[in-house]
Amino acid sequence: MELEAIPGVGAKTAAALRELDDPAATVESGDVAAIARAPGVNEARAARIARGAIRRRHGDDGRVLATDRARELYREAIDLLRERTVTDYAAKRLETFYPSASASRIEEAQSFAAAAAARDPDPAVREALADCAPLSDPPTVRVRDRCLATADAETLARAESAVPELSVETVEDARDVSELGRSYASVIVLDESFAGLDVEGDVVVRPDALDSPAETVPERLLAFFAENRERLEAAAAVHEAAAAAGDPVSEDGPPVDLDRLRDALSRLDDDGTIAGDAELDRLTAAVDDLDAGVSTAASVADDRLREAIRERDVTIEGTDFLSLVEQGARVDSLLDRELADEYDEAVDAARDHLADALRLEPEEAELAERVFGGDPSFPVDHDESAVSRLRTELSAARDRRAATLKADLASDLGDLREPVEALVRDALELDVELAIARFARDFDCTLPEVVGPDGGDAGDDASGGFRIEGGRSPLLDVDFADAEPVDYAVSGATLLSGVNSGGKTSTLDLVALVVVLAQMGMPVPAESATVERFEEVHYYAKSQGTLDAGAFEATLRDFGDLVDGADGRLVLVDELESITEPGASAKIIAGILEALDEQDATAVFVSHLAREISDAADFAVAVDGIEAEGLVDGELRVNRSPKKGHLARSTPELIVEKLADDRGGEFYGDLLEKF
Ligand SMILES: Nc1ncnc2c1ncn2[C@@H]1O[C@H](COP(=O)(O)OP(=O)(O)OP(=O)(O)O)[C@@H](O)[C@H]1O
Repeated sequence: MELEAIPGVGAKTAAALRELDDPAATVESGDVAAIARAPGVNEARAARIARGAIRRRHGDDGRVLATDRARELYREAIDLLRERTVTDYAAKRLETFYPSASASRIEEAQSFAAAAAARDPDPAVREALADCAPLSDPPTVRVRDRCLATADAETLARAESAVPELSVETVEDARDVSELGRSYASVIVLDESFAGLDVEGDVVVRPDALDSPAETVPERLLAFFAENRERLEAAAAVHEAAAAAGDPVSEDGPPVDLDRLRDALSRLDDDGTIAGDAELDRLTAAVDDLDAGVSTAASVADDRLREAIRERDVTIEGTDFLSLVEQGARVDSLLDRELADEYDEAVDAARDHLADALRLEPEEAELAERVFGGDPSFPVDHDESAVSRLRTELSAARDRRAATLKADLASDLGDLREPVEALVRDALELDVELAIARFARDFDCTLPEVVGPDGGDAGDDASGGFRIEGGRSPLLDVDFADAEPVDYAVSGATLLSGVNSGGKTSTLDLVALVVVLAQMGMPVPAESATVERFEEVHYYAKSQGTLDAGAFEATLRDFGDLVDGADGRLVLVDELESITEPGASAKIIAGILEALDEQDATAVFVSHLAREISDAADFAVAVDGIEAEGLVDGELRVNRSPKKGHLARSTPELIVEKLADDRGGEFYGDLLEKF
């Protein structure tokens, strides 16, 4: 796939995406976290790219959200969903759901949402999700005791990019390789031509070394798992919590044996080194404590000897005494002769102490013995070159042990590398699903029917539009529990009249929200809903007061473009009359409605001028009304569901009627008749 063919992906982004392992598949997968691993691509951008790929797959180049208010409604819908996520990942991933005009896209999203809505949002799973995050790639580890060697320039370039952890050295012949063998603990020669090479040290010829980086640099895998330990443990906990709640992440169980994963992780330290191996710990401690061990062992011997000397009467022969006095000889020279046994015992004690302190194995202890036992002296001397040999042996044993363990662990982890990607992705996707499930539960949602422009039973005359039953808007300024259900269906161009504060604006919001959610493939807050698959949703909020001439002209031009546009539009307009004086407004709105009616658009115009607009229109404008059932204690009691074919009485009319009833008299009666 041409990455540049994805809407919103330019040459620079495409280049960044090409750094991914399998760019096309990753972008197509919609896995926002995986896309965000491309350099310089953050999760918000990744969500846009994933959305672009979805659009491309469905040949969906339309823009359903055609006005600012429509876009605002989408943001509010997304926010309601996002508020119900636990992880950042899920919040970003939800952004890949957008209102689409493509039947296949809506179907695809609906089948995801249907499965999601059936999930059980268990609190324990939410808790486990708190530590969940996408896997991350650790910075490249530099391994300094191993190198690659080649005589070929091309192989060198390939090696440098495939295995940036190791130095790649150029060699011409066996002598060069042998020299490398002296500078590095191990050397991997990449050229077949060196096969059969016989040089000293840990030198191997492995022409396939670049194909199996896990073997060549086990450190890479170890660093990856060490870096992601907490994320992996969290993902494992999510899978377990979901299974315990009776709603497993996947029917087939986790993609990884979780015990095996935990066992492997327990063998790994946070810095990517091996943990929990007693022998490696012993060797590491022995190397680290060697100098301290030698010096305490020497003190042990000194103490012994001091004690022995203190308890002995030493007879010094005259010649000895003379050489001590005249030739400046040291008293040590007497040790050998006078205190030989005591000295030997002291040396034995030092050797035992050293072997014990460093927990040396018998063959190592043999080397350690040579540290003490040279010419008798007091304080007891040690042999620095023997210490150094012991250090070399112990370090080599430690490194060998670590290398074997690393290779073993890397081979175990190698099998888990792919499946853990799925383990984490599935846990994070569960968060997306649970957010949809919670949204559906919190707002008593149902999956709507989204029908083709002409094939619908939405609306009254079965020619498209929308039908909402028991719709309750989560966007109201009252608690959702207090939202009164609204039934409303429209096809064609309709005026919506109603008392002040009857809920006209709220009805437009509900319609827009239901349509936007439906075309996102999401459940909608209603008992049932059928909506036409609209190409565009134009929602105009109420303007704040009369517009000046320039702004008025601009608004008219907007509507000029609107009535000139494509089929399959939903147009929601709130009190357009406020843009200019009432008389002119009624004529303008009538004209717009006429044009929209001719195009079979679905339109709801909220207006207080319904009668004037009907009078000004050249066709029979449908008028619906939100009726006040009356005034109770000075408060309007409203039936929130618009009544079809009904011009609702206005608030002033209701008040006049009330006064006429309460007070009687000619004045109020005459006033009432004028309505
Ligand atoms: N379905 C509903 N359930 C509960 N309360 C509602 C509902 N619809 C509207 N309301 C309440 O009525 C108030 C007024 O609603 P809204 O602004 O939609 O009325 P309106 O008819 O557009 O008013 P105006 O004529 O002033 O423009 C809302 O703020 C909300 O508190």
